[in-house]
Amino acid sequence: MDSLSIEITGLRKKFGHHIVLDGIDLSVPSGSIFALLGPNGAGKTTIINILSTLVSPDSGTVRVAGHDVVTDIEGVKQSISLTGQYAAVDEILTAEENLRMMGRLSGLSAEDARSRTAELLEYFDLVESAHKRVKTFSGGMRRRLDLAISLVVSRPVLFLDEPTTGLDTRSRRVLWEIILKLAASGITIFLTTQYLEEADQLADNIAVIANGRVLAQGTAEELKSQIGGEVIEIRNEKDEVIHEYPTDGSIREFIQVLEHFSNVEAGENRISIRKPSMDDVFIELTSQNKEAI
Ligand SMILES: Nc1ncnc2c1ncn2[C@@H]1O[C@H](COP(=O)(O)OP(=O)(O)OP(=O)(O)O)[C@@H](O)[C@H]1O
Repeated sequence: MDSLSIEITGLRKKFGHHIVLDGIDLSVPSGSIFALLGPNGAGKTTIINILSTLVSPDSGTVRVAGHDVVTDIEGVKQSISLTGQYAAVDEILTAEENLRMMGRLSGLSAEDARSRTAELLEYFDLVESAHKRVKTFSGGMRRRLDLAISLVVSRPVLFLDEPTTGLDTRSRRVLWEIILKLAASGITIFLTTQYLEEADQLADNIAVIANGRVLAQGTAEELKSQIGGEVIEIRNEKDEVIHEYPTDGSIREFIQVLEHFSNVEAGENRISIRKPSMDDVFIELTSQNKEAI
């Protein structure tokens, strides 16, 4: 069996009377990418904060790289890198200056900070922008720099809280490539995301949480097959989806759907069958737990 970099058992946390986590069990094999999904306020950031020792759990066991987050805070801190929702870079400095400063603050010698900076600028495709002030950077460049800064000192577990929120499609894909490359180098990645496609594309394992509990956990394929079936999709002439019907894929159900449309209503609309997407999984799971949203 794979070794586990993250093991969460029976995790509970409340703020005042508000129960945010109500018995969470999750495990993440070393060197894999894990995506945590859930509606706004489901407790994703709270889980990352507990895993990174910023918030303490009320009960349960939480271990990161074998270190307990309550009894071995230093061991956990030595094992993790954290990139938050908001870029933690100094805008007045250049990319290179930011990286070197973080290297020095992390205890590297001047020489080591310089060589690590050069490596990271190369890795994150920031060489050409190395001497530009960060305030002139695009959102995608800033996010790459933020990630680079969190990796100045190489650690086995990386937390990414909504790493691509607000980025355009191209910048998001560049970041996905980097995340996949980091995982291939052996780093365990635990990320939260609002983009279901992101989880689908990147993650080896996905968990959906709501209402303080894990609603489902598995590979993207496992989650999709759990909700079963396929979807009949009707699109208009602008290629917008106007109707969706869950189906078992049989001709009988196909005909039933077609019978809904008269010749006039059918117009230029087109019909197709597709496999369920992560959106379908998310909607299905969270609508069964509506009180969570
Ligand atoms: N320090 C705190 N004190 C009180 N309530 C808190 C605190 N931190 C989080 N909460 C509450 O806990 C709940 C979960 O918050 P959390 O930020 O973990 O959710 P999330 O899933 O990351 O949400 P989002 O997707 O919106 O970022 C929210 O209702 C939030 O208001």
